[in-house]
Amino acid sequence: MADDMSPDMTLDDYEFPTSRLRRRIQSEDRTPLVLIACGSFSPLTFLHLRMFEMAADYARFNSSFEVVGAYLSCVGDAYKKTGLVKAEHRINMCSLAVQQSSWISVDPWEALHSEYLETAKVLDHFEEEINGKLGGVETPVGKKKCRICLLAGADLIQTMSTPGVWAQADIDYILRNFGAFIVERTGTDIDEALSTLQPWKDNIWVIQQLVQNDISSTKIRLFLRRDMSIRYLVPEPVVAYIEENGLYDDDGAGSTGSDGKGKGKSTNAPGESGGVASSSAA
Ligand SMILES: Nc1ncnc2c1ncn2[C@@H]1O[C@H](COP(=O)(O)OP(=O)(O)OP(=O)(O)O)[C@@H](O)[C@H]1O
Ligand SMILES: NC(=O)c1ccc[n+]([C@@H]2O[C@H](COP(=O)(O)O)[C@@H](O)[C@H]2O)c1
Repeated sequence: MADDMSPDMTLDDYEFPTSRLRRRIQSEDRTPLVLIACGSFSPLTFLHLRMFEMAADYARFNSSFEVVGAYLSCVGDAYKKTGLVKAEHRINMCSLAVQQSSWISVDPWEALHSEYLETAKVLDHFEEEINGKLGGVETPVGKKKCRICLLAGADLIQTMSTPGVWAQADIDYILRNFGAFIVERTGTDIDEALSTLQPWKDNIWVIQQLVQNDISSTKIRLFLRRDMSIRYLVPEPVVAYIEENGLYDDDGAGSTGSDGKGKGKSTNAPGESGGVASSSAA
């Protein structure tokens, strides 16, 4: 079951999603790890999901961590970025996308805030929920605190070297107390991105993309504006959701401050190429 967000949900109704968080590990030696991917997810793509799988493999083969859970945390509506549709839609798309996953959850807490929340505060929230309130996870030698880590693409980490984007205190706080799993990204020089982050290098793990995937939400939005197919680039239920809700139309339907409805113009299946004749059109 996905951890859906109803349109009327407020912080008062909020409960931390735990159904996919593993509460026990078998190994005494490994440190339980929870991965947190923060971002816009407008819309979520297959690469966003692949990041978790890549990180889990990396952790298993190259570290003493054992992944016990993972969360997508969407930025709220106050994050005024181009192409951002309402948080409610982004959370619903993420929830649909993880329906088939046994270990990736969607946490609406960040997006339920009307004000922008810095990533350090979001990670603090996970620390509090998982280690504070739940007390970590069971192991053969008693309860252990989980390591909470940011999971991000190299472009996000590069913004940490861009003046004015992150407060230096936040960078220090995040990389000292939590750490980051970084997925390489085409177009970002990873060495350059990490050059100013050397003081925290022991808390940064770089994951190579063995199958390079240069997909981005920007490209998906561009394809949609051009009425091109996005099928097999984003999960099928997300394709259908975008179509049904008329998201990413030229007129910005579904974006923050608009309430777009389905455009319903295509005779093809949702998200499918308009260049394919429909069987009923003969
Ligand atoms: N192709 C990719 N390779 C590596 N990391 C990626 C890729 N696509 C997204 N990410 C990472 O996923 C996280 C969430 O990203 P975000 O929602 O901004 O997606 P995006 O595709 O970069 O969006 P946009 O195109 O709107 O900027 C970020 O840490 C980002 O670096
Ligand atoms: N100061 C901060 O905490 C800070 C700065 C820039 C980006 N971020 C986060 O990084 C992510 C970036 O997402 P986008 O790549 O979609 O812009 C978001 O989750 C955003 O909140 C945080």
